Amino acid sequence: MYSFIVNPNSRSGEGRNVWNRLRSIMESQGISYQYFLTEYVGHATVLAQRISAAGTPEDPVTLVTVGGDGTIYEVLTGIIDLSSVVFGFIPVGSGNDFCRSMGLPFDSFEALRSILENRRTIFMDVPVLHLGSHSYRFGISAGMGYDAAICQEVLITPGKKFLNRLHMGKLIYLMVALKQFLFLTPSPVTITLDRNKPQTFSRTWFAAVMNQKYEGGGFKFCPNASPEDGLLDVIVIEGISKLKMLFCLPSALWGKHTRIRGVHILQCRNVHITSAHSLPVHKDGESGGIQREFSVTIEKKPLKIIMPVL
Ligand SMILES: Nc1ncnc2c1ncn2[C@@H]1O[C@H](COP(=O)(O)OP(=O)(O)OP(=O)(O)O)[C@@H](O)[C@H]1O
Repeated sequence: MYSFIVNPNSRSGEGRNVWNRLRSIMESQGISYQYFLTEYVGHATVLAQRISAAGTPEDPVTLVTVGGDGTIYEVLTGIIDLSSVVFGFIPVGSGNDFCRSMGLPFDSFEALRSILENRRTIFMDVPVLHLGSHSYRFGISAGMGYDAAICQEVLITPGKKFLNRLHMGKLIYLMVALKQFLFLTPSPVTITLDRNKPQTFSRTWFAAVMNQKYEGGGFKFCPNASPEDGLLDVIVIEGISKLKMLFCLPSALWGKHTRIRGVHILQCRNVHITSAHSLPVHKDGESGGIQREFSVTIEKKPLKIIMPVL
């Protein structure tokens, strides 16, 4: 039996249409499944909690998320015991960094096929973002500064819905990225890796903790990140002029930014990040508010993920 958590609101309502087509495929094949549509922000966490309670390490539940990257962190956060779940993902979002990094199909129907075949699985590290008194698991990345400022503004920009309908969702990210670029002031940020000596970076554009290679809808910020290595990759971009950033960011689409002075890529098992000023924070592209600090650890148990056949 498959349990689906579906965000009908993903890609500005396209999630519902995609789900209806996926359902008819499963009905025609006599697949046994149950599904739950998310009704509000945070609902996927509640649903994942309820569904995962039925699994055990010996007899795990197959929990499939249908939505965008932002639904992943909600579902991961709700799972009670990671070893009681086998996780599948069917993309309907606009960013697709989870699929891009993990090598999962971008096409929803192909993704369903590989989940139903269930012929290959891997174990993925699951990082935990500690923000004030709250903890959130995430699948892709959590960041502070420029990347989070873009995510937060896109979430409240009315144009996103309209452009998503025209399959031009990325345009809104580009417009907001340019606006934030003009107005953002880099801030001093202090990073402590594995409880070692803190390092301070003076004029930091952003610091992101990555479980995957890509964030921001295709930026290969940490080309060597692997969700299977038990490590977090941390990228810090600091001390770079606006003019240099104009070259740095596009080069990150191909992972070529790593040679630029001011781009630092670090690895660790846990990290604490503090900023001199309050800055926007994101978790898998969703808002984590305006914060001065956060830390990230990795869950002891990894999560089994259904992958396509090689
Ligand atoms: N019924 C709903 N109404 C409004 N928002 C919802 C609903 N269900 C889920 N959400 C919220 O939608 C947000 C974004 O969803 P998601 O990331 O899946 O789609 P997306 O933004 O279209 O994709 P991407 O992040 O890849 O661009 C999540 O924070 C989630 O809490």
